This record gives sequence, structure tokens and C-alpha cells, in this order.
Amino acid sequence: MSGSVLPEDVLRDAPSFAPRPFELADLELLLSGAYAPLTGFLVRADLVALARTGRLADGTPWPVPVTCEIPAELAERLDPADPARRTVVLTDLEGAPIAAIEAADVWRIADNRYGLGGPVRRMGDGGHGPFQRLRRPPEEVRSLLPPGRVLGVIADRPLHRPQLAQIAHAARTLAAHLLILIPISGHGPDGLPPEALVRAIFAARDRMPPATVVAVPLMPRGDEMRDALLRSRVAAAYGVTHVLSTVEALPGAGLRVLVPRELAYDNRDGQWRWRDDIPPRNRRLAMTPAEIDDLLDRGFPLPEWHTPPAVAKELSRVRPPRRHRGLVVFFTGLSGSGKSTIARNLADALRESGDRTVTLLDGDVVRRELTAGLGFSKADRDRNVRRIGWVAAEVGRHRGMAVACPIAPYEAARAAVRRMAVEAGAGFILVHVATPLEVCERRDRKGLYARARAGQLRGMTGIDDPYEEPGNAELTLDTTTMSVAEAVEQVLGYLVENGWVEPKLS
Ligand SMILES: Nc1ncnc2c1ncn2[C@@H]1O[C@H](COP(=O)(O)OS(=O)(=O)O)[C@@H](OP(=O)(O)O)[C@H]1O
Ligand SMILES: Nc1ncnc2c1ncn2[C@@H]1O[C@H](COP(=O)(O)OP(=O)(O)O)[C@@H](O)[C@H]1O
Repeated sequence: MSGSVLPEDVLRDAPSFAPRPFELADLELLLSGAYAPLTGFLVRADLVALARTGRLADGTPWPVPVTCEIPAELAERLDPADPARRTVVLTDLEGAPIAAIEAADVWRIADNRYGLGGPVRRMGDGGHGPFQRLRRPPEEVRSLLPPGRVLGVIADRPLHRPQLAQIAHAARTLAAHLLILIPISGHGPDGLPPEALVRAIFAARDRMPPATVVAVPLMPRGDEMRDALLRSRVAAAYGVTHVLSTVEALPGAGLRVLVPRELAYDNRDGQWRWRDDIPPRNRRLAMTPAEIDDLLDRGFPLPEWHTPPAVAKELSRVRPPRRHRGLVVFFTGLSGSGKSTIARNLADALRESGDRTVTLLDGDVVRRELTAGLGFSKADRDRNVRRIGWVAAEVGRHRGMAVACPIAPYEAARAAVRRMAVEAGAGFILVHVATPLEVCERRDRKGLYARARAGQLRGMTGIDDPYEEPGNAELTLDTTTMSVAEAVEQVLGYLVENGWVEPKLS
């Protein structure tokens, strides 16, 4: 990384490329020194050694692959052996340069996917985003820490009283300074957006010993052990000497691990202590994340014995009761199954209540206004459905209700829409209108089935184009013998029963 100063003209002529969000997160950690001793994305020799031995090619222990993928068009322009053709400018998703990578290795992974490995160097002004001031580099943080032990806590969830008591106990026992590392890439395990997690942690600050707080773009990789190892590595780079972790063995991280004891609330004196030291009739166990979410969803305050009021307030702001939250009701089904009819009537009923604004993303209007020019190929249908999902998720982000009713024949596109809604903090209800093809064909409101049967229309869903039945619909309706009013009533009933709308509507 050091020493190789790139000439201006190489940088000017270099191709640029925006890595995916999790690769950008790794890039930031590489640039800040949080991934020391790594100085760039791994090359093949490292990846092979890592898979086989858990070490890089030079023998350094390292827990996870840190890789960057590029498309074939870019790979073909690179030549690691030629100094004029091995630099790529890596940009953020808006196209602003973040770093230059000098390709040391470029290799084919699959059809249009290539790996790019090599050292990275910072360019530009260091990025933007909420709470940027907390994304401090390890070197700066280390220089500010008091001498002696440093207890690291990776706070990927809000801190309630039991966790706060564990932290206070550990810091006191070790006589250590506290360093809180907040992972802020993507949504946390409770679905909290990173800014909300930061606010919730700060809301607990007056219940902690004096602490240094840092935000790190660490993304979980879905393997508890490797994730814990990587977190410990990063914590060590920040100067942590002891880490509070539920994963006991952390070989190679060079840190002491403290496994916190399970605390419970003692109602005799209001203290949190080891659960086995409290008689069963006096003890209340800590709430699980699911129990906490359930209280918030139903609009009940988190109890004070469990959660400091300031933390409870932050959490109820970011996760308001379901009846006040954004919501996407997404109908899927064959043409003629009844989606638009039910959706339209549902939207009317929801508007009557006046609780939230309602946006109806009806098929014809959508294909005229939002997705004009798209046809019915798989790619075009996916684009159509994704755009509908994007708009619906934005409506949900602003706490409105979106009702959409495309055929949406492909599972992957429906899943993408669900993800977008949930990441926007909205609810997502998939309603499968599962009226059988024969019935839809008999209705044939637009004469499309007849034309498809006669061979005059190609690619008609259900005839010669696929419809992937959803396996995860919240609600399934068959309108063969059901009235429109009954169908709408069923959807409303589901929404009321699950707390998404006030009972008065039904
Ligand atoms: N080949 C083919 N297959 C299916 N449907 C067709 C086709 N060509 C036109 N139409 C008419 O377009 C409506 C479906 O559009 P969608 O936007 O809902 O479809 S998709 O979600 O993008 O697959 C659909 O309207 P609905 O009957 O309201 O579902 C059809 O009338
Ligand atoms: N229970 C029901 N729900 C919805 N539509 C029904 C129902 N029973 C009969 N229908 C009729 O079925 C047709 C469905 O058409 P439409 O709503 O345009 O379907 P889609 O949007 O799925 O293509 C309409 O003519 C509607 O009157």
C-alpha cells in the first residue's frame, strides 16, 4: 500500500467501478487500517491458503475472505503485469472516488464474474453518511485511549439493562476503559437501521462507565465463529485488550475473551445479578429480542425494570406500533385472478379510515407512468416488479400504505421487493390470489387467454410463460366462489388481526 504513488495520468485514465455495498464496507476497513495487517483485497494465492489452512499465503492467520468482484468488461481491460493497465478507481454507489486499487491478480470466478485482488489506497475526501464523525480510524482512536486495559464491546443490538449491567461489571472487574464498537453496515440483527442503532446506544450512555464510541462498517458474514474472529481482529486494531463475547474460543485474535454470565432482575432490590443467585420467585429473566419487538409492534412501552426510558423512547421511535408503521400490501397472481379488483376495493376501505395515506400502484397505471416501454420478457417483468417494489418501499419508509397488484410471477423478484420494504422499516404482506387458471381463463376479461390459446399472443403467464407459486404468502385467496366483498374482508381481517390497522375498519 505504501510507497506506490500513482502518477496523475494513470489515475485519470484508469477505469472506475462501484463495488457492492458489502465490498465497500470491507474497502473502508482496509483503508482505515481496521483490517491490519491486510492492505488490500485478497489475491487467489491468499484465498486458496485461507480455505485450506485458515491463514494467508504468507502464514498470517486471518478469519474470512476479503474479496472484490468485477464484471468481465472491466477484467478484460486490466493487466497486472502492465503498470499502465492495472489501476482501477473504486467509487461509492454515487460514483465518487474512494480508492485506487492496483490489480495484483485478476481471475475468472464464473461467467461474467471476475475476482480482483491487490493493494488499495485512499482517494477523495473520506466519504459521507450519517454519523461519519464516529467512523474514526484505529490509529486515531488508539492514540486517545488511556493506558492500560481496554474492554471492547461490539454493540450490534441496543443495550438494555442486563447488557449494561454485564458491561459495567466487566469494566469494573478489569479496571478497564470501555470501547464500544457499533457495526453500522446494513441493518442489524433486529432489523434496526444503523443510525437508529447508534442513537439507541447513545441513549444508554449515561448508564455506562466512561466510554469511547466508534462506528465500524462491519458486515456479518453469516458464520458466527468467523464473524466473532473478524470482530475481534478489528477490535484489536482499535486497541482493545479484552472483549466481551458470547463466542468463547477466539484463536489467533490475540485478545482475552470474557464470556458474560446470564444476569436476571432481582425484584427484592431492583439489581441485576447472576440468575442462579436469585431465588426463582424473585427473578425476572431478560427479554429476548423477539419479546422486545413484540411489545414495540403492539405499541406497549418497554418496561423500566428492563430498559432505560431513553433507550425505550429511541426504539419506539424507530419501531412504532404496527398500526402507525408503513405497510406494503402486495398482491400476486395470474391475470384475471382478481388482484386489481381486490386491491382497488382494499385501497378504498383503507382510505375511508384516514389513518395513513394510501398509494394504489395499479397495473395499468404503473405500466403507463412508471414502467412505460417495458414488455413481458423475464427481464422486463423483473424490472417492472422491482420498480413497483422500490416505490412501494419509499411509500412505506414515509409511513404510508402502498397497495400493489402486478402478476409478479417470479419468486426472486418478489423476495427483492419484500427486502426493500423491510429495509425501509415497513411491513410487507404478500397476498397470493390463487384463483386457478381455468377460472381466470373463463373470465378472460381482456380476451388475452383466447389470443394466447389461438397462438396470437406469446408469453402469456400461465399458458406459455411461468408463474412461480409463492411458498411464503401471508395470505392466500381463491376467488372462484368468493365475492369481491368477502375477499376484501379477508385481507382487512388479516391486517386487523396482526395489528397493521385499527379494528374499526372491519
Ligand atoms: N404476455 C403477457 N402475460 C401476462 N399478462 C400480459 C401479457 N401481455 C399483456 N398482459 C397484460 O398485462 C398485465 C400484467 O402486467 P403486470 O405488470 O402485472 O405483469 S408482470 O408483473 O410484470 O409480470 C395483465 O393484466 P392483469 O390482467 O391485470 O393481470 C395483462 O392484461
Ligand atoms: N372474489 C373476487 N375477487 C376479485 N375479483 C373477482 C371476484 N369474483 C369475481 N371476480 C371478477 O374477476 C375479475 C378479476 O379481474 P381483475 O381484478 O382485473 O384481475 P387481475 O388484476 O388479477 O388481472 C373481475 O371481473 C372481477 O369482477
